[in-house]
Amino acid sequence: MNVADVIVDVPTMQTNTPYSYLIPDDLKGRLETGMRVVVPFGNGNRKVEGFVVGIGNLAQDKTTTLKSISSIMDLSPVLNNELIKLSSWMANKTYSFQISCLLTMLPSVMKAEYSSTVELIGEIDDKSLANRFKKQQVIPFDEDHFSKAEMAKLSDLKKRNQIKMTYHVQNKAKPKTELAILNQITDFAEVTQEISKNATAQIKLLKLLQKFPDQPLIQRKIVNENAISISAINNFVKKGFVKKIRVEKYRNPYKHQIVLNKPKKLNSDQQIAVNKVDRAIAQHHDRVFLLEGVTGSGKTEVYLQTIQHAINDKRQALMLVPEIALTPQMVGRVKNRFGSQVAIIHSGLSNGEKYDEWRRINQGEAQVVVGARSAIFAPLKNIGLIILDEEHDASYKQDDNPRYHTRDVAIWRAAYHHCPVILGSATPSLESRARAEKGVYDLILLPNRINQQSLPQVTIVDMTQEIEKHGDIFSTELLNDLKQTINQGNQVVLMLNRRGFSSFMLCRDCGHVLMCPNCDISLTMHLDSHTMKCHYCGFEEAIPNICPVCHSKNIRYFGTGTERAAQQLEKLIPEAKILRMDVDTTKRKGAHENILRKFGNHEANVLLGTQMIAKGLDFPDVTLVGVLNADTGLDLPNFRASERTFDLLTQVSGRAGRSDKNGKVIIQTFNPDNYAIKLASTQNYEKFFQKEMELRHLADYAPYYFTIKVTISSLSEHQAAKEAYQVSNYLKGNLEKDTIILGPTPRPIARVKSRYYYQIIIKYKRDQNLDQALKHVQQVSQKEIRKGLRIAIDPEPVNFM
Ligand SMILES: Nc1ncnc2c1ncn2[C@@H]1O[C@H](COP(=O)(O)OP(=O)(O)OP(=O)(O)O)[C@@H](O)[C@H]1O
Ligand SMILES: [Zn+2]
Ligand SMILES: [Zn+2]
Repeated sequence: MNVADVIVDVPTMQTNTPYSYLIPDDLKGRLETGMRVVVPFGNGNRKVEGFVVGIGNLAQDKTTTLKSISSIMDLSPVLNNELIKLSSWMANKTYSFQISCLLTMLPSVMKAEYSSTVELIGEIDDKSLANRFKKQQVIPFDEDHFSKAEMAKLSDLKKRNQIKMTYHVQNKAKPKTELAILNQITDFAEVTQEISKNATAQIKLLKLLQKFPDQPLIQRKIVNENAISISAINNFVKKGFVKKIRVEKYRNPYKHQIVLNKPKKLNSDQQIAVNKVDRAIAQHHDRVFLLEGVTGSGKTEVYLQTIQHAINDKRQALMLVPEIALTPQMVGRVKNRFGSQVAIIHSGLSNGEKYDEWRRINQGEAQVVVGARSAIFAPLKNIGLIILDEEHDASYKQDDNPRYHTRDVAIWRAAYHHCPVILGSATPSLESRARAEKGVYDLILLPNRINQQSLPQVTIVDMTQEIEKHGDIFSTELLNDLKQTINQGNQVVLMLNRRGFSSFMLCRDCGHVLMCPNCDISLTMHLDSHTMKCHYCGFEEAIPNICPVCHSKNIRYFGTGTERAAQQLEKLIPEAKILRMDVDTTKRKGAHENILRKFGNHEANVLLGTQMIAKGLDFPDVTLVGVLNADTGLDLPNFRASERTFDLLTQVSGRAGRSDKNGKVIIQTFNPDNYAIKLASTQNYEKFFQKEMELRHLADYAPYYFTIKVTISSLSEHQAAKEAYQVSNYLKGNLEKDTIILGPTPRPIARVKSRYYYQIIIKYKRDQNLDQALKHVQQVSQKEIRKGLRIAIDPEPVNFM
């Protein structure tokens, strides 16, 4: 065991072939696959990070030219064999580099620039090491502080759990702390004598201390909740009754919510679904189930009960949910069932919290993991069930390197662990549904809502007839229903669809539209900051009063933001109490949760938001759902535009009438005859599926064809175009005749952050040459990076902008 295979991180010279490095004597027997190491690279012997993906033997004469590993970055592996295998499969499948796959699997705290420290947690024999830790309890783990021999010893100690290693992120904020007091009184009777009967605050404080003599009490809480003054506290400090200390603030954002909740008695459709999945769990069968259940049919309960079976079987469960559906409500439902066995990974957590959760999972302390896309890489070691809720959701596809689809990774991991997968949705992706049709997946239906509640009644309002009557946002019908619903004490969910080019500043005299100087996209107005912003590059400028081209004052904003909609609604219906939910109001940590809690408590009767509110919400008193503009997604240059619109409208409609009250939905549109809108209004997924499949067949799109997008970009438009033609000529010359190659064409948004983008679309059914040709393009792309060219290969793209 003298040689390690290492995948190195060299951005401009990537390759999927590992480099061999000699294992220095002090690391022999200690180095393990899955650890990160520092190795010299290239002629200058620059130090780079790498992952050990294999350890083996080479004959002496073969190793003379090899360089040695410089040092280790971890004392135990950070990736197990499964994840290393997965990274290699993923790199191959997504035409990316294995290093980017490996890095994607780790929490960002381990990706960022970081340092690590070691600390002794046991007695050790080694005197000199022990002495060093006596002088300095926590020591940075690097070559400046330890010799190689010492580092090797530390790695042995780590195996025997005598060392604690901690990773630190540079510039990371320190854990938050706050003031608390700690009781110092031993004889309460004596102290009670001492205090004057009139000092009520002091008496209160004393009673509080007597009740909790051994735990720190948060000063802020004492003051706010017990109405005890700071001066009373300070008085106690002076007398030595209490001591002030600082305590760490709560790290677990959901802890306080746990109220254990028992499994519900299943209805017969749910029972059938659970039985099928259970059998696969018990038989260790890597079957893929497509759970197609209308909104409010109780899919979540099916997930929870099958997860329970995996746990009973001494295995673990992984549940994926789209980021915006990962609401506190959803998290609460899982936590309330499985308590502290659950780990949550989502973007609302701080890097530190994410790292904590990852570590808990890695150490086998979590049996259930719930999270958005990246949670698919959770280092669970014995998976018994994987669930993808809302499996059709576009956020499951990563738009950046490595461009993987979570569904594919889920199915790969399930095959590895011999366990089933549930793909759940009210509106499955056409790809998944077509696979179920063919018998590749097992289709399970939940055709009815819980309690035989009917699906909400949907009305389509033709906005071409309505415009300018009440401003331009609310139709008469929606306004009437809004008033009625509010007066009945029920609640309303209003969705403003923000997809597409729906808003811009336009000069009515010369037609000038205010554009971003760096991107080919119009600027959007933000009232909170009084600026025009670019959503692609962050450019920002003051809202203009006159047209920058013709200096006319006739410059006006077109389009609707949630702010403007809320303002108009307040004017039209003064009794509407509105909560707004969009990117602006949910930026702050916990804001999302706050808005939903207030809505749940009836502190407002209208929840007005963007697509964010379409998924996963389960509020019993919502009886009306309004879609203010159903159209904005329809005309996007994307063959999935109708599917997305259908999904979104079906999902949001499903928020109405979920408990024992009937629901109603109003969809406002300028395209009342569009088939996606019409079929969504009857929630007729089956019919939509057939119709859309016909259209895809005619146009040679998924699921009949596979699609690959190749994007070429550069700061120079000429260079991007030239390279795009070269790539497309190469592909045309090397791919099979049946394969369709579209382009190159400038991307719909041709310029972003000053880079020009060209794209080529490849459509194919089977092409033996494809893999090799694209691998060639991938290698070329590495050479061109130095010239400022970038080539991205995106299999099954979801975004064409
Ligand atoms: N067997 C059952 N008995 C009683 N109530 C149930 C049962 N199963 C689910 N419910 C309740 O019915 C409501 C709807 O269920 P759930 O949210 O799981 O549906 P869903 O199919 O996931 O919906 P959506 O796709 O719209 O998010 C929830 O409030 C849930 O607690
Ligand atoms: Zn003008
Ligand atoms: Zn921009």
